[in-house]
Amino acid sequence: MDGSLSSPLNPAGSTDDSGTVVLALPKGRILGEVGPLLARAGIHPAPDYADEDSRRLRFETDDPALDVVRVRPFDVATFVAHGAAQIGVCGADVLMEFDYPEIYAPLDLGIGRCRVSVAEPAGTAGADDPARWSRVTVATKYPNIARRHFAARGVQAECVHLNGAMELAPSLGLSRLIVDLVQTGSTLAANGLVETETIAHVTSRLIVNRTALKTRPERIGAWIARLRTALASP
Ligand SMILES: Nc1ncnc2c1ncn2[C@@H]1O[C@H](COP(=O)(O)OP(=O)(O)OP(=O)(O)O)[C@@H](O)[C@H]1O
Ligand SMILES: O=P(O)(O)OC[C@H]1O[C@H](OP(=O)(O)OP(=O)(O)O)[C@H](O)[C@@H]1O
Repeated sequence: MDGSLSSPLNPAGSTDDSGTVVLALPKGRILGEVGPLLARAGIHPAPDYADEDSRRLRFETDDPALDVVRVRPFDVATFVAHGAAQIGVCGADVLMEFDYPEIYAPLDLGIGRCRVSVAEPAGTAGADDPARWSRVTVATKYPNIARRHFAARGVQAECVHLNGAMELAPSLGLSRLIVDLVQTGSTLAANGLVETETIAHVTSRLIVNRTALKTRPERIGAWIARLRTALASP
């Protein structure tokens, strides 16, 4: 990523005028798992932060120096990388895909457990030797992860970028393989696919804007410490 993250749009990853620290949380499945951890860390956002029907996007907490914003999971990393939010909660899958140098991920939160995997139709799995492919078509929300994975063995991945329903792609002729998240495997099974390789195991991480941590070490460091303590407590 270029140096534009810390300047000139948002010098030093600064906050809004009030100096409030902004915590970016992903809407969707992770939000429910984050709630108890926040409570253990003594962070109590306005109750409607967890109500996905609420049209509000920014929520105050019981600490006037901390606000929560609720954004799409991939966008948490973008907000934090640009210093628009100073801390956030983000899946390791998103960090792997974008590899933002401005993001520091000090804590594994142990939630949102799943894996990034390669899958293909049960009927073709094992039909030929992937080591002999020179190229392969892949439908995925993770083109960088997919390309890196196949490039490491000399195979060129031609990626079709989808935002969801990857599992449909092979049967509709869009790709031979998919690279997607798998947890129970039920989505793959329901669509006639089998997992052929695990690329990475995934959990959600606490992420921090590096510049914000450098310029406001006490404030940001204190939030990291509180979340670390909360993780260690039952
Ligand atoms: N099946 C799963 N089991 C456990 N964790 C998952 C699973 N699917 C996704 N995750 C984790 O949760 C994060 C958010 O996934 P989620 O499915 O809520 O977002 P999404 O629906 O892809 O987002 P968007 O609304 O932007 O399309 C992922 O980045 C990943 O870290
Ligand atoms: O192995 P499983 O337990 O079946 O979970 C895997 C599914 O979960 C995720 O989708 P999600 O439910 O978030 O839907 P979306 O990608 O369409 O948002 C992922 O993209 C898979 O489709």
